[in-house]
Amino acid sequence: PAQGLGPRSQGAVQAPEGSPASSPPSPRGQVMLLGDSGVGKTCFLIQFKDGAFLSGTFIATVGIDFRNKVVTVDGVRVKLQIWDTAGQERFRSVTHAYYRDAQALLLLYDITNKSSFDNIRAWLTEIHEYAQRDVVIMLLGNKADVSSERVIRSEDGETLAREYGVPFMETSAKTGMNVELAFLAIAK
Ligand SMILES: Nc1nc2c(ncn2[C@@H]2O[C@H](COP(=O)(O)OP(=O)(O)OP(=O)(O)O)[C@@H](O)[C@H]2O)c(=O)[nH]1
Repeated sequence: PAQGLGPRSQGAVQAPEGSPASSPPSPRGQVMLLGDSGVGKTCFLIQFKDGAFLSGTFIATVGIDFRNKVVTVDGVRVKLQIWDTAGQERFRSVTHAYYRDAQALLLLYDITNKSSFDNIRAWLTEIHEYAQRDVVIMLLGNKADVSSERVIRSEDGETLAREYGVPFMETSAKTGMNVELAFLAIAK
């Protein structure tokens, strides 16, 4: 299995001897959100962090932004530092610089937008170029709540994910469907 961000990961901080069992230092994990502009990366992060959905005007991320959240995986607290990247092409050189520090990547497309799905191959090529070799990747088909405008079938996502040997799920940053599950899966 791919190496995760959990307690067994490389670089995980072990509790020093004699420290109270109730408050071991948390291992840390850096997670990056990637995918075309507008697929919902910022909304996905806000839903995970605050349990809220930002509807209305779409404000594209400029460069890169991050938020921290502590999750509990198999009883162990893992501090996630989550980097929200700009999907727009003009910020690519900025975001490339952060790839190598990431231990996990959530790669999103929008199930209502075919080009965001078609671009996943190009994203995976970039990932292989700039990220760590053992980086944990998960493919997410976001906006699963908008079934009326769906153009990418769930099976298409599954097939692509299988081709690259990465796990896959459909999500909704609006309803919160599978948002926490995706972060917990990569934090393992
Ligand atoms: N219905 C629905 N709309 C969503 C969902 N996620 C995001 N949106 C909408 O999609 C638009 C783009 O969302 P963002 O989160 O800003 O997209 P982004 O991927 O961060 O875009 P960049 O910052 O340019 O890379 C916004 O209008 C959101 O309200 C979702 O799961 N369902």
